[in-house]
Amino acid sequence: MSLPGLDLTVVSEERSSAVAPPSQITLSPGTEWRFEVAFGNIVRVKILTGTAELFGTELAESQTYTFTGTKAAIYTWHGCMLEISAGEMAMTTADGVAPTTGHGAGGCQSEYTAEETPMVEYANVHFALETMRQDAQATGKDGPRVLLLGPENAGKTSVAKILTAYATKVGRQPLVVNLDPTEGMLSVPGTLAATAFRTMLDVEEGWGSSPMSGPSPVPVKLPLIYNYPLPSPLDAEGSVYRPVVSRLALSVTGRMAEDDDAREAGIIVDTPGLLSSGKPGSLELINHIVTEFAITTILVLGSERLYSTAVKQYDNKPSSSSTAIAFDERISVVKLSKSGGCVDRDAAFLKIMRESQIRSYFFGNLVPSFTASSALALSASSTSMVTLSPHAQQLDFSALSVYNYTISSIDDDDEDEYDPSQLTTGDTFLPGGIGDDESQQQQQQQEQQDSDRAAPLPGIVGYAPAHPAQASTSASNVPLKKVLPPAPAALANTLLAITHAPNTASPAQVRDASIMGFLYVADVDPDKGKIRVLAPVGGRMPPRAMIWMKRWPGEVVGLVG
Ligand SMILES: Nc1ncnc2c1ncn2[C@@H]1O[C@H](COP(=O)(O)OP(=O)(O)OP(=O)(O)O)[C@@H](O)[C@H]1O
Repeated sequence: MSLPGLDLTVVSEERSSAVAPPSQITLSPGTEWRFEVAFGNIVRVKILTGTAELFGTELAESQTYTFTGTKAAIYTWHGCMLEISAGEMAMTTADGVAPTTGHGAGGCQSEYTAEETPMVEYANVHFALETMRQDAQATGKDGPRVLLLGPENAGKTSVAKILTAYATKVGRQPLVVNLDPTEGMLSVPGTLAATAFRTMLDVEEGWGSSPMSGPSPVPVKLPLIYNYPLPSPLDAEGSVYRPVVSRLALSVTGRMAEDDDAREAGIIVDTPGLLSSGKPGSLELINHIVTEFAITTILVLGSERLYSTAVKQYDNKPSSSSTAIAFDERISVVKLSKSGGCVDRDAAFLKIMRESQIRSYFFGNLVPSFTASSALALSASSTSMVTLSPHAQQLDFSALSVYNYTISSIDDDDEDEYDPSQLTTGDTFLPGGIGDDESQQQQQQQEQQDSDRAAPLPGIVGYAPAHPAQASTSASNVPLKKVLPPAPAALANTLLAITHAPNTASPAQVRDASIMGFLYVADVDPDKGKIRVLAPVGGRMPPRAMIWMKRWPGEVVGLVG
């Protein structure tokens, strides 16, 4: 039976009563407890004695942490005792499937204690980076710029979290860059982001939360976000990915130039596993990232072949930083062990994870499809659960300026939407992608607005004109075209990224603009020319250009009933 409007199925007596009793786990020094919790299932963890950390972030004593849809490890340097208990279980997960309780402690799908971990190796990397930061402090040069490479599920993001957590613990403020569009960092998937981490990471949420997710007990982070609505960096031979990476790198290096704390702490860049797959074009993209972020340290996880290639290509070569010669700054390539705890995440798990990231952007991080009573029980016992109330509104599609990335091989069906006036010929010839006086005025206005703006997504640097050198080469063929009315039916159940660029901006300006926030299109009414959208905040829609995230993360069904 399902409850009308709530899309819930009624839980059976057996399932509701099948709650595992709390168990205690004692960890000796240098060991970790690895656990997996299914989506919809909830496991609570509390530290009773000793100290422990999750991917580098220390667990607070007597705080109960709640995990759902998690695969992680709790490591202890000095030994500890944990209490694991089962939480209320959701009736259905985001994809409408009833979650299954595992047979492990607290209902974990899988859990065990591991004695062999690479944590000492990772800690040594942190200390080496710390020495480089002290050097940067003393000499005035830039701190380490670290690039993490390795195949999918090699533990790159986990190592990035560990290094970030250790850096913030000793008072550093590293800039963390996520170049993986399949998983958002403090954002939804389909974005590349950079954030200055000044405060601790969130044990339950991974990277933590940004202000767009509402109030949080752990200080929020302020990400700078760019849109990349394609699943793979290699799509269109990297021609869409490269300029977005350059734009992000420009903002990050700009922030380092302005902020001594960020300059000394340096950058940690996490990459998608696909870049390390050896597929055609992937090494060129790695090279692009190494150059744009002036990388000094390459950490390779879980691939001997990639390590060997990286050593040949980069080890002991000067970095691309402008101060590389003055400071004799050279790149070092380091091989790191992959943790035995790294688990392969199948396509179904990753899909639910993406949907849950999107859901929490609009609705907060309550586990979806809960009964009112279980939701209340959950929020009462866990301080980090936040429920948000997104605003629904109808928009006149013809008044919006919506752009879509088109890639010829897979976009032939979009050809009739093509509007040649959107690709001004002037983009080709003048620096900054500015083709005429009007565009120049728009750009100046935009810069003025950006400097005046109390940044809704404050971050490293907000919207800025494209770097002249890169824009002159890349703006000519920006594969962004305006979606003209009538509103296509395929808009339903997809996301729109609202850029900081004005709605009269050129495609190059739209591509180079950072993101203000996201809309979810619930319905399309082609007869009336209206779309019904869900927005995280109410009020008038800003007159900004939007990018349709049609291809990635694509259709997200069932966000609204
Ligand atoms: N020591 C560990 N114990 C248990 N789980 C772990 C451990 N290290 C990593 N994991 C889990 O393994 C999975 C893969 O790790 P991670 O996301 O860090 O890999 P990745 O290389 O960044 O993957 P991708 O390139 O696909 O994004 C994640 O769910 C992560 O939480």
